[in-house]
Amino acid sequence: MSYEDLALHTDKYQINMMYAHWKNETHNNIRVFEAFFRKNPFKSGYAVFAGLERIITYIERLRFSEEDINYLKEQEENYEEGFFEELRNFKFSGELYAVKEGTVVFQNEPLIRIKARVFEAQLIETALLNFMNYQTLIASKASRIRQAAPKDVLMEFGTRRAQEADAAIWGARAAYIAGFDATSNMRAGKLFGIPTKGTHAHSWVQDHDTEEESFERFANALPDQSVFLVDTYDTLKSGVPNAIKVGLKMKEQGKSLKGIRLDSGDLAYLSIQARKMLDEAGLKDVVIVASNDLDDDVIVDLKRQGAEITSWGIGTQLITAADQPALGGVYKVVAKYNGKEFEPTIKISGNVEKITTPGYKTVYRILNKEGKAEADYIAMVDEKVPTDELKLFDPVHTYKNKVVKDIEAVELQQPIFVDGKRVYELPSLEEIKSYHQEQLSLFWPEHLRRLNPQEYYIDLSERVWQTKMDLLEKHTK
Ligand SMILES: Nc1ncnc2c1ncn2[C@@H]1O[C@H](COP(=O)(O)OP(=O)(O)OP(=O)(O)O)[C@@H](O)[C@H]1O
Ligand SMILES: O=P(O)(O)OC[C@H]1O[C@H](OP(=O)(O)OP(=O)(O)O)[C@H](O)[C@@H]1O
Ligand SMILES: O=C(O)c1cccnc1
Ligand SMILES: [Mg+2]
Repeated sequence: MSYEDLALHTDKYQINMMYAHWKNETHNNIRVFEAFFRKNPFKSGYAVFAGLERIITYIERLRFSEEDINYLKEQEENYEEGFFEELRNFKFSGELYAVKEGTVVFQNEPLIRIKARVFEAQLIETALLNFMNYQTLIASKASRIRQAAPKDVLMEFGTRRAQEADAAIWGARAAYIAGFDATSNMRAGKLFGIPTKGTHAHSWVQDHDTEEESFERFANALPDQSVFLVDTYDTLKSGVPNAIKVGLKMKEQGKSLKGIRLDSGDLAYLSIQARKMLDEAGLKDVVIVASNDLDDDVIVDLKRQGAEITSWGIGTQLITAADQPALGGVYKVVAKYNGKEFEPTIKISGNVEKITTPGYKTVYRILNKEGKAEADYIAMVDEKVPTDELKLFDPVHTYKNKVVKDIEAVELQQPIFVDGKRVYELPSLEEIKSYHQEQLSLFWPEHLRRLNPQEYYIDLSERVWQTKMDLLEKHTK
């Protein structure tokens, strides 16, 4: 089985439902599903959408091999041959709309919409959520780290701690989209064109008789990448003085020491002292890099303490999203085609937050005259959004409302597949990264701040709201 052969990268219940639909001859029924998450991660006011590129390539390549089919045969003797024939001919033939990677997104708004034969829509749920949940989570975490250090260099160092190889590379990509500058993972660099950066480890220092010799030899080999790790023995008594000695020698030779890296101890104190020592030696351009279990909270605190660090290597906390290891994105059916029209469908739950919003819908970002985002607005696909005057109301406390005038309604979901054909051209990673920056500029800082952000409104059109109320009433009578 080749690595990218992902047809069976799905939960068994999807295959069971596919079979049961086929057996009941309902497998060609058209359904509309939506993917969304219910709570912004990390107590942030927003998330950064990522994962679409992987979803697109997954769907384009989605075929069942004979090996896959043989495996399924072994698993369940009730499966009939006609089902396997159906799988042999399988390819995605539906419609998929999604927000672009790098979009600033919010809880409870539809991010991906699939209209397809239920046979197809069920199969892809698991993989689609797998990609969206992880990559959106890491991009959102990276965005918090970027906020903690708005002007500094951010390097993703997580591979050794990542939950396996896919997480390392797709996480590196997600971090880059949301504002990181580089990754240490060379494969992510090669695959996605992310700039790569690296220093050296303690082992390099330990491999030489003296620390000074290790720095000197490293500088001779790689003068343009000379960042010396100074904490192997004693940062201020040995590491920094040795780095200065070698840095001055390099200067005489017309080369320049790029930086030093601190990887233990009190990073505030050590960086302040090291900065003084470097400056006094005339090495003002030498950058201080820090690493060691860093996180956005730690970075904010180090800055408060006056740390002289302008470059950060961040591994474990970012790549494992340690403070929230999963984004709870879900995939829910919202409409059924009855041969004539799409009938909205609802999932009721005792937990009010889990009640779905029914209907074949899309989502708009409502921009005011100044180009700032006022709210996101969920409407049925065939609704027109009035741009001269639009009434927005809180879907729970409907008496809370406001009228916005002369707005622009930007549809966030783009057509990606139509009738099974890709109609979306994949943007370059640089385009995604700069689109993300534009996205951030649409919002007032109140919604973006790391601590206790002001909630951004996700509103429903009157028609969507009424549809939800009608179905709620119908099913709870
Ligand atoms: N001045 C500081 N204020 C707040 N947090 C800091 C400060 N300096 C370092 N830290 C953070 O505190 C934690 C210290 O972790 P730990 O005690 O494991 O490291 P260490 O003993 O310094 O180094 P190591 O065990 O890697 O040799 C790290 O997450 C580090 O980033
Ligand atoms: O701390 P992270 O954010 O995950 O960043 C990556 C870490 O990986 C490296 O060393 P490693 O942790 O492997 O060894 P060390 O703890 O002995 O430095 C590096 O020195 C960082 O400390
Ligand atoms: O380049 C580095 O310093 C680096 C890379 C990965 C993990 N730790 C450190
Ligand atoms: Mg460490």
